[in-house]
Amino acid sequence: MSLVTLRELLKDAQERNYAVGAFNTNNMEIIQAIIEAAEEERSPVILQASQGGLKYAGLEYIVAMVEVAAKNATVPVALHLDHGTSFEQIVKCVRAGFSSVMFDGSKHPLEDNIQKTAKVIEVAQAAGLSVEAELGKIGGTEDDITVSEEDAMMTNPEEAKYFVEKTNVDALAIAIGTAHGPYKGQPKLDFDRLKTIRSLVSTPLVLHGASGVGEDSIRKAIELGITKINIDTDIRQAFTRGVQDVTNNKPEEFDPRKILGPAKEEMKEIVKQKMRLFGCSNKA
Ligand SMILES: O=C(CO)COP(=O)(O)O
Ligand SMILES: O=C[C@H](O)COP(=O)(O)O
Ligand SMILES: [Zn+2]
Ligand SMILES: [Zn+2]
Repeated sequence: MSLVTLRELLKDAQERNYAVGAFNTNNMEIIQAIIEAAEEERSPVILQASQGGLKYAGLEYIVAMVEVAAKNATVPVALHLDHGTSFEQIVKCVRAGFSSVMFDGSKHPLEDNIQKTAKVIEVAQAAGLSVEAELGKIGGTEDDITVSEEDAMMTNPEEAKYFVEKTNVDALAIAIGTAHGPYKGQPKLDFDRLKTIRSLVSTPLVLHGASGVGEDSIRKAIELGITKINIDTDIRQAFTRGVQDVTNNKPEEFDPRKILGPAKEEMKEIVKQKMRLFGCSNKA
């Protein structure tokens, strides 16, 4: 199957009240783990790469591997740029064959964010891609920039309404208390804020920083209108567990296939669990 757009995937998710998992990837084993999990769960899936991920693996490698995965898949697959902040990088992704991009303008004042997002939408939607934007600052680290808890700023519902009216964006990432990276304790999500945003905005809503968020909170967020959920840290930790299991127990092992293979299985299991939790299993 050829790549699909966010708009196509999230429209069905809204209609059937589930969320689609968006999983970050930086290499072949992570791509394979995610795609195999999607096939076994009969789940639509979003594979996403950040600017740092593209820098590490190479844009052409990521596109080529995901295109091969999508071609052989029997479930719908989207390839999405995560937290794009550079217009040039976004244009490169559009040209390279991505089916969706995020423009992360959350660090700009509202009107600047709107204007920059509109510029990305003009280029990306003209090429048939979907665009995700962000309003409100999510804590944690993205692109090596760390946003402290006090600087993280929850999304203002009225601003969200104004933003989507001005931009007609395909998906909106909102800040309701999550943060990128591992949590020290259980994050407390502002569900009242999510409910108010949902009452004002019909655009599909995106939850970043979802690794480590409790299952009940995830279910409630989906119930209240979240339809794309981003997972990176849980995959990184599964990868590391898999590698360390081998290197700690079989220090003599030097065949990368015997070290990365178990890591792939660990990641696949985590992704399958997330798909069941998000309700996207059996929705392909
Ligand atoms: O938001 C994310 C990617 O954009 C991932 O968040 P986590 O670090 O919680 O996995
Ligand atoms: O934004 C957070 C994602 O997990 C991507 O992180 P990264 O920029 O380290 O690749
Ligand atoms: Zn951001
Ligand atoms: Zn994110």
